[in-house]
Amino acid sequence: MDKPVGIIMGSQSDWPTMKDAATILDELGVGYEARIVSAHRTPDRLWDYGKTAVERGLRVIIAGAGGAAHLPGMMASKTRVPVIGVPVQTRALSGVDSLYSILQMPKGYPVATMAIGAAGAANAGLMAAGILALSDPALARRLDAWRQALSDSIPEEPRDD
Ligand SMILES: Nc1c(C(=O)O)ncn1[C@@H]1O[C@H](COP(=O)(O)O)[C@@H](O)[C@H]1O
Repeated sequence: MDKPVGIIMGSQSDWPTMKDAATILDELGVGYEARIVSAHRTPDRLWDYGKTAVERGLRVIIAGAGGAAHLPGMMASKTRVPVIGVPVQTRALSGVDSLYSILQMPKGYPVATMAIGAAGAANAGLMAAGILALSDPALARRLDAWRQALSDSIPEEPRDD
């Protein structure tokens, strides 16, 4: 299977959050690779990853990080492959630190920033699938079916638990 999506994260500790992006891509039959890449701790790895992203066939990068979350923005500065940022929740500041670090990019180097935490990671998977579906009719049908199934699962009336 092709791997058009790169899921990168600043630390192993981000994986419990970022695997929700991977789960969505699995459900939709989208190939991906998952890697630990840190702007702070492994800057050479980040550099190589960004430099080779286009030639390796990556079409979307999902980048998750917490705290001083520079990874998504630095990756966006290194490659024109669209970067979707996921702010990982932190203990000290609840992920608002991650959110602001990812969101406030200077003009010229955008990062499409999702919500904090696992829901943001899942939405990053859906966003990546939506981008790829623009040029992949079979994936577009799978994504439409996924969305319909979610909609169908929502009850009309609330129940007493
Ligand atoms: N924000 C970054 C970057 C980066 O942006 O390059 N590299 C690691 N980190 C973050 O540090 C947090 C704590 O990491 P550890 O749990 O390894 O101490 C993680 O959420 C990671 O994303």
